[in-house]
Amino acid sequence: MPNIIVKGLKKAYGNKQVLKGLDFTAEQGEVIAVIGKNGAGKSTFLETLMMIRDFDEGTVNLFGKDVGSLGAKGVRELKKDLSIVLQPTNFYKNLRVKELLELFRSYYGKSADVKATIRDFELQEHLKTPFDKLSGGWKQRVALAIAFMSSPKLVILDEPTTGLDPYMRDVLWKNIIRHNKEHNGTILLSTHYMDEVERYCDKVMLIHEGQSNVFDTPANLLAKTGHTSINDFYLDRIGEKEAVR
Ligand SMILES: Nc1ncnc2c1ncn2[C@@H]1O[C@H](COP(=O)(O)OP(=O)(O)OP(=O)(O)O)[C@@H](O)[C@H]1O
Repeated sequence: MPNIIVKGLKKAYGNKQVLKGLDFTAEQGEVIAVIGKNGAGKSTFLETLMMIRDFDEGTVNLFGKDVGSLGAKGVRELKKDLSIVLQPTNFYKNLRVKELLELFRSYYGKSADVKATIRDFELQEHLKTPFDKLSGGWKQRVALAIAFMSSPKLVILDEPTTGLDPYMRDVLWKNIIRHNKEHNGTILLSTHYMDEVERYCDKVMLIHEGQSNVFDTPANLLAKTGHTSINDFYLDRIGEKEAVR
């Protein structure tokens, strides 16, 4: 049974139809990139899966449960298997990193292991640093560490590496991949970095003009479409449709 099954998902803001019937499936163990232009609807889609955004039509099934027919209690239960990382710039800014980890451990319960998280994400050097004194890359690293600390079945990351230098992006990606291998969860993230999609992801979802196109692997996508890079594929897809408008 896939962890996520989405069928015919539609969402409008006022009279602006953003999602026009998306279909999507995610299996356990997969790392999936969601790509698309600014304003294509990536965050809207991810927020729907996070159960923090209502949708108009279609079905969203998470871990075998139909989100649309769950009550508040059911949603609360389902959220226990899910971790999300939004842009962490205003994240409990006066707390030190160690205090933040302890705080989240108290929410997550006994199974969350602060020591293992510090070790896995190599956080030792900044344990005493207040969150708002960290660099952007370190903020993302701490946010990821917190998201993974509860060993979630599904992790949803909205642009986790935006604005980071290539070294820090690589460090974060290695953490994401290693953790997911160990826990066999599903990771879904939006990104504008096509090199990351090619290098680290198992599957690609392109959202364009309210519709989705899902490719099973970046390598198969390139073989099928004949492009030499995901960047070329992306520019071609986005450009082609714009040219016929
Ligand atoms: N709460 C809202 N009310 C009205 N319009 C919204 C709302 N949230 C998003 N939108 C609009 O819906 C469209 C899709 O937005 P969304 O943030 O999902 O796109 P995105 O693909 O994540 O964009 P980006 O790459 O720029 O982050 C945009 O045109 C945006 O302006």
